Amino acid sequence: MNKKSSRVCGYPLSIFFIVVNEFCERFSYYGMRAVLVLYFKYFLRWDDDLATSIYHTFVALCYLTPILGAIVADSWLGKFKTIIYLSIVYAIGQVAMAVSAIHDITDTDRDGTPDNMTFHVVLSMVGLFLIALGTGGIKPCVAAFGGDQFSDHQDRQRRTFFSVFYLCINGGSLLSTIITPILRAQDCGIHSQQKCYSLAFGVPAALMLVALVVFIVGSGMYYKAEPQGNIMLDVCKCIGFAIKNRYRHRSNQYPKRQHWMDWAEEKYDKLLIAQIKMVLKVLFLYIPLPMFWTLFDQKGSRWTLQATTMNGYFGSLVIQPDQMQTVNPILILTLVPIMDSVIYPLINKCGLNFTPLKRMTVGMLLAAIAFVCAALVQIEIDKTLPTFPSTSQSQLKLLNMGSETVTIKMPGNDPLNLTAAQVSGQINISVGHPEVRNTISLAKGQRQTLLIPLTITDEWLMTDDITSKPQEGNNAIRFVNGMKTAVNVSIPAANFGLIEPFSYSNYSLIKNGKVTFTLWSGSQSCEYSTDFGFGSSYTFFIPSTLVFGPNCQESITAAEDIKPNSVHMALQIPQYFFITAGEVMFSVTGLEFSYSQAPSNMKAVLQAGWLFTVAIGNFIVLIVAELAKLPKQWAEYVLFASLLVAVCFIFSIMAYFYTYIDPAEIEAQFKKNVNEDDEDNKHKLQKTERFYRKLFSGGTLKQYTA
Ligand SMILES: CC(C)C[C@H](NC(=O)[C@H](C)N)C(=O)N[C@@H](C)C(=O)O
Repeated sequence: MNKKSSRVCGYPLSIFFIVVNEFCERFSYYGMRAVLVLYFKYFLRWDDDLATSIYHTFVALCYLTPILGAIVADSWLGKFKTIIYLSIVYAIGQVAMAVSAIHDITDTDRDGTPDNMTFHVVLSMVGLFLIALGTGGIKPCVAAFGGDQFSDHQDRQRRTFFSVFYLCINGGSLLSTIITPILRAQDCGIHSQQKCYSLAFGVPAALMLVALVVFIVGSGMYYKAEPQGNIMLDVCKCIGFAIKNRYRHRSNQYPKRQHWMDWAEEKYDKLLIAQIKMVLKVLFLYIPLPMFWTLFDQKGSRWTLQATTMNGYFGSLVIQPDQMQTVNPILILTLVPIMDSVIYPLINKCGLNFTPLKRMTVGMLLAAIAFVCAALVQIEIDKTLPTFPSTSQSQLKLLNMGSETVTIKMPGNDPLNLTAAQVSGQINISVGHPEVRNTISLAKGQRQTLLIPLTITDEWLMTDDITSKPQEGNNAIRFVNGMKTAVNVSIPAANFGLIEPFSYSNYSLIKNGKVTFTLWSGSQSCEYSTDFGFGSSYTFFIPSTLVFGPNCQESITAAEDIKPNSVHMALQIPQYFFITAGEVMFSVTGLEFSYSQAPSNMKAVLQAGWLFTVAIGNFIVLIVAELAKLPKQWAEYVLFASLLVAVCFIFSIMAYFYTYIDPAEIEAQFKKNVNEDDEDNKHKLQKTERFYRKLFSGGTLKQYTA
């Protein structure tokens, strides 16, 4: 093996390009993924459930395609070419996503919303498919390709490389989850303004191109191992043969064998069969694992949607809902060293044998606790959400535009919440002294405001009010003009237009922060300033008594139609803490366990199996959410937490019966036995060794997690 690339401090220079490539690729992937669910909800106008479903289908695809990538790399193109070709596919996918988010392409009426949504949906789905193919396909190649750059005696350097590699994954994720939410929160557009999802996808696309270029630049320095044949295919063939052979010999006349895999002995080497048995033992243990990922990956979907209903003010800093995902890589970078250097050694000192499987069990429990925290936060949020009328109810608000007190008498005791029976007819409202009787009709499923005029004998006016929380943390604002003259209201970002006397404006969406409204009547003006949070709705009433002057702060009445989000986003930190502590215990330990228990030539098979559990976990989100259809989000969180606790219980029983092995020792034993055997067996050993040499690549992966 010639691995003589230039060296810096004992490290091959080539790994610099691989590490930078990984950083840019992870930036690209996590940056795009951070804003994805909000793109579905606010750009493509999908509801929460559809957005969550497509998000998890995409993540599942990303973790299914590694099997494809491993097969292509091992049996056809080799790792280097596979990384190049699939990175191109990946970059095209990212560019397609960025283009799909340019609303101007189909916004023919220039109102800021796309007119041909099909175009945007189709292009983004094609983009996501290409990204899943690219990111998943290169996944099993990049780390192993990095490991390949080291010679056999460079164990220490290889270990350092994989630590840096892991830091790059989380460093890329950390930076991108800070940056892309800021980009998507900007307004941009050619003819009309929209949230800048195109830039939020465009920057990850650019980073993927950088990743590709960096990888190509290093081309001359890499050690490129030839494709060695696909071990996964060989394993499948051997298992297939064992099953077929067992079926052929199902009659009682054939003596039973110790293990069903022993039925492959007629055709396959005993060592290979023993190795497959080891792999199957670990794969069996994997069966309950997808449930962990089911909860883990909801950070990017349900939890981000939850954050949109929360208050993101951290002092003077405003945190976007999708930026909360940053907490995960920050905690990873903090917790991994703490766990390794403090917690685990302390547990050891206490004489407790905290085995990998026990750590994974605790990791699962921590994820379940995270979801209980999410449920508690949701309950708090639900308390602050307005109760909108159902389809059989109406809600009414009254606004006295006059300067005198009016006494309102309404039938029934609860004028603002009317049930179907009360709504079906006309509601009579009597106003006393002088008594005026008026009949108004309430619209089902609507919130309305009745504007009682200055002179109550004049015509009464009904307005339709907003019936859902304003989206993307905006505030829905309107003005009611109670003056006898028309008033123009404006702010730099919006113009409410000329509001006629005894009339009202449409709602305008306004961002959080301090806003100063300027009111004009003829040549007179005054200013009204107020602070907005997230997701509120207000009706500002301009009374007939308003005196124009330098300010009209005291005269204008603000009626709160929808409260601003009041539950603070910081309340999500405990759930992020528990899920990330769970990730460290479960994911980091799980990888290490998989590699330590896998035979030397089948580490890649177990890597693919491990990633496959992530894919299944994401499919489970779809299935459970679809089947359960719980009306309350907190109940869905509790359901997921309970499912994980149940699965964790099963896993702990399976783990209890699992006996740890040392694959290297077993393999050595096999070789020793064969050595002591006859010539025929020696021949078999030579075949096995050739097989080993042909497929050797796993040692590098072992170091990855060591
Ligand atoms: C544990 C996750 C499924 C994968 C891992 N993610 C993290 O470390 C986050 C940022 N804390 C990750 O991205 N792994 C790489 C190897 C990958 O999936 O390509």
